[in-house]
Amino acid sequence: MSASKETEGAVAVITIRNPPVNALSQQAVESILKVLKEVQFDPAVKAIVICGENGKFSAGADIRTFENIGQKSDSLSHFLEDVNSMAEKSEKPVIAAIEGVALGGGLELALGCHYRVAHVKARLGLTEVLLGIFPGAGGTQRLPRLIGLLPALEMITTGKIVFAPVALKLGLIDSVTEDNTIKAAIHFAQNVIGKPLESRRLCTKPIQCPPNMETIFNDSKIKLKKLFHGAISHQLCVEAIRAAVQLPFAEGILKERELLFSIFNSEQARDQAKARQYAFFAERRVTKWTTPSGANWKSASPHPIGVAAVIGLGTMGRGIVVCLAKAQIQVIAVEQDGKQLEMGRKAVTKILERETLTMQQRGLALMSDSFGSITFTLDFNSLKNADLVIEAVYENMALKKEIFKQLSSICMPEAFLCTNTSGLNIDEIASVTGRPHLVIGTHFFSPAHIMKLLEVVRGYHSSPTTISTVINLSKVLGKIGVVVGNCPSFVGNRMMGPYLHQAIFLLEDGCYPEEVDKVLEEFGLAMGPFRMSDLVGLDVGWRSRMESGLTGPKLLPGALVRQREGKRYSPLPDILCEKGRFGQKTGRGWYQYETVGGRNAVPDPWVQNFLHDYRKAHTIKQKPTSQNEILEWCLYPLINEGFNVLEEEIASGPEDIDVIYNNGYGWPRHMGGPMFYASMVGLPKVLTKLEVFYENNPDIPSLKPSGLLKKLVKQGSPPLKEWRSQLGYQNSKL
Ligand SMILES: CCCCCCC[C@H](O)CC(=O)SCCNC(=O)CCNC(=O)[C@H](O)C(C)(C)COP(=O)([O-])OP(=O)([O-])OC[C@H]1O[C@@H](n2cnc3c(N)ncnc32)[C@H](O)[C@@H]1OP(=O)([O-])[O-]
Repeated sequence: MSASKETEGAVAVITIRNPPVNALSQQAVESILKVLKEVQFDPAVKAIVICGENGKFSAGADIRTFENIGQKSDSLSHFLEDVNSMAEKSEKPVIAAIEGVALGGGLELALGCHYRVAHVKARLGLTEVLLGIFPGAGGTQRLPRLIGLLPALEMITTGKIVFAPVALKLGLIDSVTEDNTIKAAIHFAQNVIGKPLESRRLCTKPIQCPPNMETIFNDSKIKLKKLFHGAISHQLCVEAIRAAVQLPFAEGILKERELLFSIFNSEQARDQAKARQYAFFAERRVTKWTTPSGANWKSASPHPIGVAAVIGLGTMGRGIVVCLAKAQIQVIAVEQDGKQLEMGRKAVTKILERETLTMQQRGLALMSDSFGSITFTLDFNSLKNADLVIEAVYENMALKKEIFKQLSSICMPEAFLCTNTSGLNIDEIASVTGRPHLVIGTHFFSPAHIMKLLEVVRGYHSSPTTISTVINLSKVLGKIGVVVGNCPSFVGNRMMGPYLHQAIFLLEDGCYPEEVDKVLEEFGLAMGPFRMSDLVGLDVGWRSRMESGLTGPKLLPGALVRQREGKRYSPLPDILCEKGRFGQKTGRGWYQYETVGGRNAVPDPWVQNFLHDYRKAHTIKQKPTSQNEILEWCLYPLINEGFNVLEEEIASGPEDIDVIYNNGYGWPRHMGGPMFYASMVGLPKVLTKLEVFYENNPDIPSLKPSGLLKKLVKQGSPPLKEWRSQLGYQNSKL
C-alpha cells in the first residue's frame, strides 16, 4: 500500500500501489500526499503524472474499510480532498494517466489534477451512490464545474460509468489514447510545462447553470425517488450538487462533507449504505464457488466457448442468442418449425439493431459486425459444431429428454449440454445422455439479454470443469452466475412460491391486488406480486398446476375448492385463467390494461367485484390488514423458504440467495437481499412472527419456521457472515 515516484526527464510519475484495484485506503492516500509534497519541492520536476499500478488508475476509496464507518469516514474524506486540493493548487501541471478504472475517489483524484489522459478502454464514474454514500472528496463540487450541471447530475445521482470516448465528448478528459497511457501522459505533460494553470483549476471555475435550476433539482429528486424506491443517498447527491451551484467552492466542500456525515448519523441511511456495500461484496463472494468434494473456482479450469448453440427461439431463446452474440460468440440458433425460426430471426435482428443504436448513443464503437455471427437453422445436425448447447424450449420434461437424447448423439463428445429450465430436475434430463458430467442448468431470467442473473444449477454428476465453464461464460456475457443445487424450482423460484401463495391468500382474506402491490413496491421491489404475475402470464402457473393435478381435468373428484391434500389452496388464479384473464398478454389479469400486451396496470372494478362475490360465496370474513402486516405476510414466508434452502444446502450461503434476489427478482439493493433484510429486522422477530402465523394457519406448511432459523435464534442470532459456518454440508446438493 504505497505510492512511489520515478522521474522521466522533467516529469515525475507517481504510481499508486494497492492491489488489486489501487483502492484509496487512508494509508495509500497518506503515501500519495507525501510523494506529491516531495515533488512539489523538487526543482528538477516541472510536471507530475499520477497513475495506478497494473493498468488500473484507482477504484476509489477502500470499501473494505467502510465496515466501521462513522468518524473515520470524515478523516478519509479529509485526506483525500487534501490530495486533490494539493494537486489542484500545484504550480506544476499535474496530469492523471487513467488506465482501467477511475471510479469514485479515483475519479475525484483525477478531477483534482489539471489534465486527464485516458486509455480508450478506461471506465470513469462517480459510483459512490451505488454503495449508499456519495462522492465525499470534492466530486460533487468539481464534476459540475467541469462538465456542466446536467451531465454531472446524471452521473453522480445514478453512479453511471462512462467509457473514455464518451468522457472525452463530455469534456471529462482531455485526451484519449490507444497506446501506452503513461507514455502518452508524460508526452502530454511535457507539452504543457510552463502553460498557465489557472483555468485548469476546477475550484476556481464557475458552474454554467440553466435558468430553471430549482425545477431541475426538484424533478431530479422526484425521478430518483421513483427509480431507486426511497434510497436516501440518491436524494443527498442532489443536495450536494445544489450546494455546488449555490455556494463558493470551499463552502461547497464543507457542505458535501456535512451531507456525507448525515448518512452515518441516520440509522436508515446507514443501514441502506451497509446493505449496498454488503451486496457489492456478496456479488464477488458468489464467484468463489466450491463443491463438497473440494473442487472450487481456483482448482477447476474453464473451457473457452467459441461456438454456442441455442435450441428454441421463444422469448428466452431469443434473449440468450442476443447475449451470446453481443459477447462475440458465434451462435447456431436452432428451431424445429420454419415459421418460428423466421419469427425468431426477425426478433433477434430487431433486438440487436436496438442494442447497436444504444451502444452508439453511448459513444461506443460497437457496430453490428462486432457481434458474433448467428446461423439460424432447422438442421439439428449443425449442432455438431457447438462447444456448448443451451436448450431453451418450453417446460416439458418429455420434450427436454428427447432433445438431450439427440444432443448426446449429435454433439462433439466434449460439448457441454445446458438446459434453461426454470425448475425441472437436471439429473433426470442428464440421465438420457451419455455424458451427465457435462450437463448443467443455466437458468436465465427474462429478458435474457438484460437481466444480470444466471442461476447455474449443478446436477449430481455435473463436473467442476462444467461448472467453471458456465460460470466463466456468465462473466463473458456480463452476468453474475450463482451456483445452486438441484431441487424443484431451484432457489429463486422456489422462494417465490410461498410469497405468491401468501399474496393470493391476502386477496381471499380481504385485500385487493393494487393494495398488496403498493406495499411491496413502496418497500422497494421493482414490481408487486400481482403486477409481476400479469407480466409473466397467469397461464404459465395454471398450466403447471393442471399438469400436476391441482386443478383442471386431472383434479381428483371430490377435492375441496380451497384445499389440496389438507393444505390451504386458493383457486383464484385458476378462475381468472378459466375466464381468459392471463395478464398483460390478454389485456386483463389481476389488473386491466389499455390494450392487449399493454403495460399500464389499472385496478379493475371487475376484479374487485369478483373478489367480493368470491368471499361472500365462501363465507370468508374480510379482515383488515395493515400495510406492515401485508409486508410481513408476504416477505417472511419468502425468507423462511430461504432458510430452508440453506438448511437443505441448495445454496452455499445467504449471500448467494441475496445476489439471486438483487439481480433476478428486482429486490431493492438498499435492502441488501431477503436474507440480509432478515438479519436487519432481527431473526428473533422473524421467527416469532412465523410462529404466530403458523399457529393460526397450520394448513399453510410454508409458514412453519425453518429449523435453521430456529437454530440461529437459539444461538443468539449470530451476524449473517457467520451463518455459513452453521451449515453442515453433509448432504449438500451443491
Ligand atoms: C465511507 C466514507 C468515504 C469517505 C471518502 C469518500 C471518497 C469517495 O468519494 C468514496 C469512494 O470512492 S467509494 C468507492 C467507489 N468505487 C467503486 O464503487 C468501485 C467499486 N469496484 C468496482 O466497481 C469493481 O470492483 C471494478 C470495476 C473496480 C473491478 O471490477 P472487476 O475487474 O470485475 O473485479 P472485482 O472482482 O469487482 O474486484 C477485484 C477485487 O477488488 C476488490 N475491490 C474492488 N473495488 C474495491 C474498492 N473500491 N475497495 C476495496 N476493494 C475493492 C473486490 O472486492 C475484489 O476483491 P476480491 O477479494 O478479489 O474479491
